[in-house]
Amino acid sequence: MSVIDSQTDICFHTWPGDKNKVGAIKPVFANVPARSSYDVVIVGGAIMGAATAWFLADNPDFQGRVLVVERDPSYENTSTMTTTSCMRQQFSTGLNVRISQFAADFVKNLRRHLHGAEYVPDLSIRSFGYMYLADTEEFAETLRASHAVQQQAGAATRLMTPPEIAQEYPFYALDDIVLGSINTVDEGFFDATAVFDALRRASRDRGVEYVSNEVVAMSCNPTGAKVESVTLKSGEIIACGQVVNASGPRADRTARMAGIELPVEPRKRYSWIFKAEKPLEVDLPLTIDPSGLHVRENGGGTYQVGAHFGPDPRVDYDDFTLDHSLWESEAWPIIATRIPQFEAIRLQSTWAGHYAMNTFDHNAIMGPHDLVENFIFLNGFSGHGLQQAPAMGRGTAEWLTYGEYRALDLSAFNYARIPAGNPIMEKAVI
Ligand SMILES: NCCCC(=O)O
Repeated sequence: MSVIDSQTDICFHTWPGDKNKVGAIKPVFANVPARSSYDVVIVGGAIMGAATAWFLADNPDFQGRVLVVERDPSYENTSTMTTTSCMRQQFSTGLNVRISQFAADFVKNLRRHLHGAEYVPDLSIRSFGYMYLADTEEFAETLRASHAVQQQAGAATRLMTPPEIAQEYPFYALDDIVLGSINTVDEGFFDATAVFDALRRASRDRGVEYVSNEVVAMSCNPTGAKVESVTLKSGEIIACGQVVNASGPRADRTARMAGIELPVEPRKRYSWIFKAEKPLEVDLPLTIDPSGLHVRENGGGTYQVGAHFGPDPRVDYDDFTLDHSLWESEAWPIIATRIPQFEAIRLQSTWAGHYAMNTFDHNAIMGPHDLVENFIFLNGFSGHGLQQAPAMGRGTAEWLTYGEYRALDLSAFNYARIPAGNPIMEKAVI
């Protein structure tokens, strides 16, 4: 849910942890599927599951029935609803740049992509950019290498010296900075909740069935090469042609039901929103401080921060506990040092969410398992999944329909690279 501030035209998100929240997505799903058999069962109805469901429903070559099973239709703790809701093209792999370029097109032309549905809002991207700040020559070299990759893929990334940064963004303290990198074309905030709402509604309008339930077990054929059915928490056994693992930070649990080990685990990330006594004169890019903390424009004199500090262990699937000391002891000092104008602020809200961290190479894991051929991965997005959902949903729907990727070759993200020990490392994970 979101509210537009008429002065800034920036959306204020009513995130689950936001004390200012004005509403919540209402659970509107049935609990029990209408049928006992589906061509595709999607485990997880957040942004990845919804995008896949839409692209399947939209494809005239796909004639099957689709069931989406979502364990919590309030989506309160999903990665989809607890993120910073931004997109960027500053990745270290060209494929990830192209994936985000499709996201930008999808968001800006959402109504056209959803064939003119009247309920789809006109959306834009608040392209304040991401500002990566390097405080070492080593990290500057990484930014230069990524810049070359991004340029090759058509991104408008600019490398900036500290004097150039100071000229355009005079509020930063830059004494320790050796290089910056920013792209202000199709990089910044977008209203992901509006996209998510539209995808769910559009897919349901085309016959996709969503249920509020949980897949708790899977049954395979005698050789273990095919998932034959999923068992729901309410006891129903649902036969499936293909099953898609779109279960976010719970992905390894879902994979284990089919006898598959998956290197994806929940990692806790904190978010804060603060109001500045003296807001900046210009939009604050999503600034990635060398400490790893990021802070961005949020509209109306407020700013959103994301970070974790110290060790980064796997956490329990349901662990969203807050450490309220972190704001004063860790986050705010970093922010006020980098942007002295933020020495006078008021904290407005705090929440915790999970990354579905791919511990193998911080990249997506997609497509079929090499042995369990009808088990399709859509996992491991490591904190950049929201912006990847349009391309990944489209690609997964293509795979389910044709057994191949068509619009964009995503086969580099196949599961087989994991047992083969061939990582495609994404260095730009924030
Ligand atoms: N996870 C931080 C914001 C989104 C991104 O990675 O671009």
